[in-house]
Amino acid sequence: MCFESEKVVMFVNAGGEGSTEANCTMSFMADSFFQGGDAFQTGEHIVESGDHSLIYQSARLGNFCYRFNNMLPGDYYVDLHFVEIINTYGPKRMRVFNVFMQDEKASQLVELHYLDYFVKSILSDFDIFSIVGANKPLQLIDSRVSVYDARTRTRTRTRTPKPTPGHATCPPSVSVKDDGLIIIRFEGVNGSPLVSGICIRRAPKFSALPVKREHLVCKNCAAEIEVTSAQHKVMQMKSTAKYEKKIQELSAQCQRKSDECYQAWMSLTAANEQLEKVRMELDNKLFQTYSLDQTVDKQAENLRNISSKYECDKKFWAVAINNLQEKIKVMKEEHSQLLREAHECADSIPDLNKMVFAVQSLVSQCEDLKVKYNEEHAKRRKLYNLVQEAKAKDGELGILTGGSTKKNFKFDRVYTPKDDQVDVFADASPLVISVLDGYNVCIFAYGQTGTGKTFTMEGIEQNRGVNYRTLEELFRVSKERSETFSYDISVSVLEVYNEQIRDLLGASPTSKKQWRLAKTDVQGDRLKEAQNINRSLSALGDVISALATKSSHIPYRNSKLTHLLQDSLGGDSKTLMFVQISPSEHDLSETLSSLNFATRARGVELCPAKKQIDTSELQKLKMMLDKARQECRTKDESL
Ligand SMILES: Nc1ncnc2c1ncn2[C@@H]1O[C@H](COP(=O)(O)OP(=O)(O)OP(=O)(O)O)[C@@H](O)[C@H]1O
Repeated sequence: MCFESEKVVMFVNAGGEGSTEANCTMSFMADSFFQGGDAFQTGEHIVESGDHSLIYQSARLGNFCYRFNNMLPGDYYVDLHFVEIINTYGPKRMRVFNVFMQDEKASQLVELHYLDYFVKSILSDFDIFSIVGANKPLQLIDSRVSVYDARTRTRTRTRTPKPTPGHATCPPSVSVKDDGLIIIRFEGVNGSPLVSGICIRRAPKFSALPVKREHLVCKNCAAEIEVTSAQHKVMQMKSTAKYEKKIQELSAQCQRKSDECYQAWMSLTAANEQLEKVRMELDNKLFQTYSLDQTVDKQAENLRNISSKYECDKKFWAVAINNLQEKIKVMKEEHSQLLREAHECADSIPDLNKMVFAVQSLVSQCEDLKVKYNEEHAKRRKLYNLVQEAKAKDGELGILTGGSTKKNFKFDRVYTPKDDQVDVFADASPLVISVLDGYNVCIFAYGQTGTGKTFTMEGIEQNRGVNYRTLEELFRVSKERSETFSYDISVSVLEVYNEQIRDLLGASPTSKKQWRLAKTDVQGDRLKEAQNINRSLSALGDVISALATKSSHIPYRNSKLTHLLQDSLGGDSKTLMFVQISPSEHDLSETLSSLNFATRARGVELCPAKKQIDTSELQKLKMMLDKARQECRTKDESL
């Protein structure tokens, strides 16, 4: 026999596009001739993809078939190219399928009793992953197919296909019909079949060598034996019958083996399934055991913790019980001691009653003494006032008014240059005690400018005047009386300027400054200032005159000064006036004026001073002070 050289008729890139290999040795057709299935493509790297790496990036998937028509009569090789590009992690038997070639034609030929000559399936139970794994090509080459020419009706021959790499059972496939068709059908057993490439090559033709029918060659001796054509025909029939019988036997044997294999496979599958179930159960049990172990460990740990805590608590409570027992013992002793003392107390109750009676009588005595003390105290204050009045009858002052004319003035006390601040305050201090006894007291200085009013009242830092000494005396006496009396002492410093009252302690530093500027910067205001001073002094003089003449109306409201001093001038108050005069001859008229004023003032007979138990006077003063503060605030705001 001889063969024609093989030639590629077409190479279909299943599921992919048409292309040509880089070295131009092979051109691939775009996927065509198929019926059914879907195209699938991948970007995965295909290992060991050999010469035709392009075709393994795609596949046709599903139950499908390829029908190549218009093929020229003759023999063809069909190569199938597979690769598992979908179930890349397996497992095995996820994709199992059969491939049939020309089976359609074969089924048609069944009626013609030619079935013996055709084997439909070229691949059965084909599992790519089981053979080569994922992303690795599997080629089935040289499936020989013949296309029958209707005119010659020559029966084709087949060749067993060989798969590379790995193995695949590939019985020969052949089809005889005059339609020029090659049919390749893919059918799934488990999952969907897939194919990546189909290559159809022209197979060399079998050429029948001329055999002389009348001459046969002996197998043993190679001698040529001449037979008649009838004999030859009989021999051929015998031989055919013999082979047919043998084929039948082998077919039956093959069928039995296939059945046995199938049974074995099925039982193996069942056993595997059973094994898998058992394995899963075992895994579950192991997991449960592991969980139980962990739970037991945790509980053991908890138990240990609880035990140790219990031991600690036990010790703690033992100590606590001991302590309590000790305490109970001590308390019992104390209890018995208290019982003894209670008995003693009960025994001493009569004595105690006597003592209570004695204390009560002492308390009533004390109350009597208190009443007597208050009476005595009131008497003492009266006597004190009388002593003060009796003291004030000493001073006499003579003023030369011109030539030998002399005018005499009488005052309670006349101070000479020898008398210092201590001497002056010695006469004022009894009034301080009167303040603490509850009287309204007014001490003021009067006199010509520059004669020493400020010196007398304020003094200098090294030699304090009446104001400071009065405060010292107030605090000293209130401290002395602290066991019997409690005093609240508050101080207000007010300025009466241009008929306006100003609270010097309450005003802010800024407004004080503005106030001073307002007073000094404006020249025209000097006159107004002098007029107001005169008005205040005049009003003070009028008040004193009215008091001296016991007038029914005392004009306190004529000036802010007299208004402010209303509660301290006259009525039930005690008033002390210092008059300062100048020793200079030039100031004579001013001196005489001051002394006359003082004489008038001295003539004022005030009512016997009354103790100011009623606080209404104080309330009035407070109200005036508040009013003055309000005026100051308004002034500040307007400035
Ligand atoms: N008894 C005194 N001993 C020593 N210095 C005195 C005495 N009296 C007044 N002076 C001094 O005389 C000066 C004037 O006295 P002072 O300022 O007290 O007078 P004034 O009557 O308050 O004056 P004005 O009415 O103008 O305010 C001051 O320097 C003061 O220290």
